[in-house]
Amino acid sequence: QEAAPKAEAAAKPNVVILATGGTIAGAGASAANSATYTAAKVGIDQLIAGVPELSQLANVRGEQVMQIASESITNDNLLQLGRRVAELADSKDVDGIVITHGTDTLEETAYFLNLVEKTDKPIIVVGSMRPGTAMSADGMLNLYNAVAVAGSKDARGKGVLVTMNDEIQSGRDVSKMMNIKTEAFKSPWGPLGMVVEGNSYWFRLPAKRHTMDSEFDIKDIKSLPNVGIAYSYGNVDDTAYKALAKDGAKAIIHVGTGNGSVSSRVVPALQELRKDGVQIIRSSHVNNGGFVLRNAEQPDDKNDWIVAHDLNPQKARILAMVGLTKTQDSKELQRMFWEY
Ligand SMILES: NC(=O)CC[C@H](N)C(=O)O
Repeated sequence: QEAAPKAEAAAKPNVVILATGGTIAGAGASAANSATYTAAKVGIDQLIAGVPELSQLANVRGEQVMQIASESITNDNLLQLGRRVAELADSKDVDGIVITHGTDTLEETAYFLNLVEKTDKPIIVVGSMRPGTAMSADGMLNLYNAVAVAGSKDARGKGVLVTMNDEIQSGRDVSKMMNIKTEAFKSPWGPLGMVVEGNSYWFRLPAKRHTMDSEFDIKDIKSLPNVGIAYSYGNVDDTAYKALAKDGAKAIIHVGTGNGSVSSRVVPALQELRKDGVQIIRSSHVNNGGFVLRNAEQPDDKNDWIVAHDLNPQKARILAMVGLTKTQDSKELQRMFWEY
């Protein structure tokens, strides 16, 4: 249950940190700049040197995979990162992998890796809400916790994890729910555990398929298809949906109101697009986690639409892209939305 860093000191685990940028690698003009700064500035060697205590937890080495703010991450970036994670996971001298990442799309990358990495070795995605140059910066402790969990035996087989604000979250469930607090990352279903002074305390396990139990494998994925997201609101019309389809979207994530409901002004266009072969996936924009049910609000069986269930729109996009690399069948895709 507890990973004891001191007891493991005799045979320290080998942890690789893959750096991608974000605020955890950010720098501001003064210590008072907690929110105004430039992301993706500091290299991985400097980040590791800034937390000498990491060496008490593990034999740590770093690799700079990219240096970007995560709002600019592309599908190619995701594939590049995923392939490097798989190579390292296959390596006998690697016990755990940490990925430092901007927080804006951290939840998407964590979910993607959770779906496609065929390993039970711990994979931890971590970021920070304040740059290292700011007062009360949170990156050092978040990184320390990430390395502690990555090197611990009891994190194995639990899927991709996220360590922010002392919590251990499932990469599948976690989402950035608030963008100015260090308490930014939450899951609608709660954290899996806590990490305190390098020790992990677990309370629950993910119920959805992931990593070793997943039917997806990064090694089989050559490219990811075009999947777009269209946001709904009162007085919405079908312009965005049609434009996404015209641009070649294979699936459109409908960011619906409430239970993924669809405005009467939009329904006919979505029925038409489905007839043209575009997959229509209903998700919800409610803030603390949507829960979209099949054939509630809309007749999904009749329309041949899919529901994202509890996945938020950005996570639904990730699963749709990965699922579409395997099947074009809406029933198969719906099965995936229940199982992952
Ligand atoms: N807190 C952050 O990491 C946000 C910085 C930046 N927008 C990014 O996601 O990379």
